[in-house]
Amino acid sequence: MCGIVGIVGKGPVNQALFDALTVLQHRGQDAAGMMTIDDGMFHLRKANGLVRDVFRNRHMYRLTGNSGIGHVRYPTAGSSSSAEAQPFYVNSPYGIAFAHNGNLTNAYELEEEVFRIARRHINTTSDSELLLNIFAHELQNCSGLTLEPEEVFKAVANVHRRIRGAYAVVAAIIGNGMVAFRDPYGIRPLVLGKRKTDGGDEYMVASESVALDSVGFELIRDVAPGEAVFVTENGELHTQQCAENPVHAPCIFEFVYFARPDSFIDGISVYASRVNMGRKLGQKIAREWADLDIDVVIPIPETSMDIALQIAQELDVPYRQGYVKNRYIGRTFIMPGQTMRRKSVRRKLNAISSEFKGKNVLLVDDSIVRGTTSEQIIEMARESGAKKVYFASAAPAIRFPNVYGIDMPSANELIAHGRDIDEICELIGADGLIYQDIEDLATAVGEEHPTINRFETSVFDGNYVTGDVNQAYLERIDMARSDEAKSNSSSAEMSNLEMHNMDQ
Ligand SMILES: O=P(O)(O)OC[C@H]1O[C@H](OP(=O)(O)OP(=O)(O)O)[C@H](O)[C@@H]1O
Ligand SMILES: NC(=O)CC[C@H](N)C(=O)O
Ligand SMILES: [Mg+2]
Repeated sequence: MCGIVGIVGKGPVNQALFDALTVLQHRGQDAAGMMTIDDGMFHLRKANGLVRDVFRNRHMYRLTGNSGIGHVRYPTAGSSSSAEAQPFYVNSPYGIAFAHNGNLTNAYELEEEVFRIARRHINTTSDSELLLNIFAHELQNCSGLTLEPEEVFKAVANVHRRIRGAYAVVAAIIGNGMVAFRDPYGIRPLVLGKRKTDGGDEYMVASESVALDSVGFELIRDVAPGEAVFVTENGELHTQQCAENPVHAPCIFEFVYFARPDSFIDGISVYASRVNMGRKLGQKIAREWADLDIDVVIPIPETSMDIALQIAQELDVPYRQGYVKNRYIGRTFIMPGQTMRRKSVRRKLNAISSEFKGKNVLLVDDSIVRGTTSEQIIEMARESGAKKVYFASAAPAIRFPNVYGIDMPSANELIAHGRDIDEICELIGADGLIYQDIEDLATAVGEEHPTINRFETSVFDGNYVTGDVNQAYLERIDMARSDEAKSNSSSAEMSNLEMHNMDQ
């Protein structure tokens, strides 16, 4: 998952982009970047690292201009080299800066096509650089120096025809303005906001509404699946549906784990959906584990806290904070490599033993992916003197790889792949394990919105909403992106040439 943001303002945008990227940090911790436009020139700063480390004062001074875009990266295609940090840039046509959240599912075919048809060179292994070049190639057909809204929308419509997968995109085009669009299934989120100033209206797009809140923009609405937004340099807003058959099926894992609870995605409060998940799962626990004597419900910070509180209420047992989170350690699931993920769990979470001693505890997490967290956290509960340790997951068992921008490329790395619940329970060392049912998860999220009745749920049921994902493709990404493959290719990444970047 990555975070994207773009602003067409009436005054300098560097601070607002920085602030927005900071609140989107939970979507990507590997790299950050910003590109602003001032007087017909782009200014770029991007590097591996957290937002606060990538942008120093000296960079901020040079990121001048009233419009710009930004990105935080969690690599899910290509490599984690700084050369693949975003935004990307192409000089023709016009000069385009580009940031992308999601993953293309036909990148392998596009690589060849981009060179053969468009005569364009891609200097990285990033699917986002490919997508930028396809967008640029489509814009190449526009006739004038100034883009007309219809021309922009036609280019986006052609991009939709050529690419498949998940994409929420923002692009800044020199001399023209900002373009943002979302794939025809709306898999990845994108919101549109506005701020009134004395000089006129300013527009902003971002992955999550929390980014708008943080810089004083008002949420107008979500960008619809397949829709494109074009804000001209002067701040005129144009929007149009550019997909032939848009189907709204947002990624349900955004609600389970990725998004911040204070965000609204597709009109749904992430917080409310998590409370609903807690209610549904609490009811299931009450039904199926009626004979268990649970003394206390303990969340695994941070994402599961709202869910666990609701489960405690449903079960009418105390909710206690049994683990303290070190606020200086980031999210462990989106860290690269299993060694780093494993080490970070104990650095990140520590037990308050009095909450466990002599008790039957119910630990609650939002999801179990590789089982890294649950296994260690259960061990800690036992070391702290728990009598029995039960475990509840607010998401169903994750048994299939993700191809849309969550780094779960390899089925074999998923603890639930090919295993039944008893086997998983034994592996993580729990006395009992219960998962949310998929229908209940869909209801928990869907009941917050009257018209969305479909979600992208492939990690649970293997149904890939874009319809183009087959076993051969899954094997290919497994070979390319499993933890093992990534560790073998890390030396090759070192030689990746970094281009178009501001000095340190
Ligand atoms: O089974 P695993 O492979 O361990 O993955 C699942 C865990 O990872 C996430 O936590 P994370 O530490 O990333 O972030 P959080 O603080 O937002 O909960 C998620 O909330 C689960 O706790
Ligand atoms: N998680 C994402 O959205 C990543 C975007 C893009 N596929 C990359 O790897 O850079
Ligand atoms: Mg967690």
